[in-house]
Amino acid sequence: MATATAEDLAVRTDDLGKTYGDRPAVIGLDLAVPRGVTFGFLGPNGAGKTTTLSMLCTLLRPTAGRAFVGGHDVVREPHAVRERIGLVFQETTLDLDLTAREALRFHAELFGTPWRQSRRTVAALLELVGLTESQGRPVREFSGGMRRRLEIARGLLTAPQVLFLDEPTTGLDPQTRTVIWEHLHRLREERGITLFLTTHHLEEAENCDRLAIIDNGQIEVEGSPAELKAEVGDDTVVLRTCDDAGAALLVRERFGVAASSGPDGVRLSVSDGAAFVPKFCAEAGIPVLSATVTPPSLDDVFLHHTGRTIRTERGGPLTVDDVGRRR
Ligand SMILES: Nc1ncnc2c1ncn2[C@@H]1O[C@H](COP(=O)(O)OP(=O)(O)OP(=O)(O)O)[C@@H](O)[C@H]1O
Repeated sequence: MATATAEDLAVRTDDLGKTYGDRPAVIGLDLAVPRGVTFGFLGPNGAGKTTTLSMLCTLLRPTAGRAFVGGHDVVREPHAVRERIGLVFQETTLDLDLTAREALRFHAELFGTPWRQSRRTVAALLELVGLTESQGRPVREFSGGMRRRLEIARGLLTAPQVLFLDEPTTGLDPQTRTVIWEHLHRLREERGITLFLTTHHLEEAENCDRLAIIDNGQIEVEGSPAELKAEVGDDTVVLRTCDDAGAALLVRERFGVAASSGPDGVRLSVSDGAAFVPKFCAEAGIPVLSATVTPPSLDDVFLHHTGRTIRTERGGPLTVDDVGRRR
């Protein structure tokens, strides 16, 4: 059970659960998300991220526990919750025939915003997401990144306290992801709102102040990206030498560190890989052809807590390019 009161927090859940038929999708979720942070819900496909987000946005009724957004109960006070949130869906829901400005004006009207005010709001939001220049063009002509920025602007029309984003940069190329994140960071700084996003991209997760790793409907661990990586601990060192089997033996006997020799070389884990490598080179007497030191990544954190590596939609493990290896 979270200790802060629901009113102090942007999002709080107490033992929240959702079962589809007899199949549990989210189990015993306890979350306490402070106001004004970027909170990431990181997990593989089918982990329960969208189900959680849908419950928090009042689109899906929980089958167990309670959830509060901005201090309001999502089941008992759905209108109060809806007044305080914005939502950016995973799939695009834009009318492609409208211009960017028309799309926002149309939605502002749906929300009942007076015409004069809506003109000002829409202009400010287009500016915020860098679409002022393109506001008169039909959405059909927009790139994936521009469409996503427009959807983010649309999610902000009601001046929400919490903006929920379901996989905000999935399907976008790495450069476009970076641009979207520049806008999200700016949005956070300028408006101080809480961003609550789901993702299975490690690169995206690195942008969050706090992360909860979810797998099979349950939270495995929660903390800042730096805390989570520090907890996992050691650097991985891979050495290629002229005699890998002999080098592995030396690492074990002289340095007291477990090491295995495989097709990619000698692999070992130490707390400070950058200090270990020169020491090994000086003492080994075996020529070292190459050495790679890799600090723990969020994928290592995921592996550590779930025993599996997080996977992309393509079904394979994330590559270094996917991960971006940002630390
Ligand atoms: N309407 C539904 N009816 C039955 N089962 C569902 C329904 N929606 C989701 N599920 C199941 O619940 C589990 C969690 O799904 P959910 O969509 O929340 O995962 P996710 O983490 O958002 O995955 P993704 O990254 O693919 O969107 C999955 O096993 C999924 O098959």
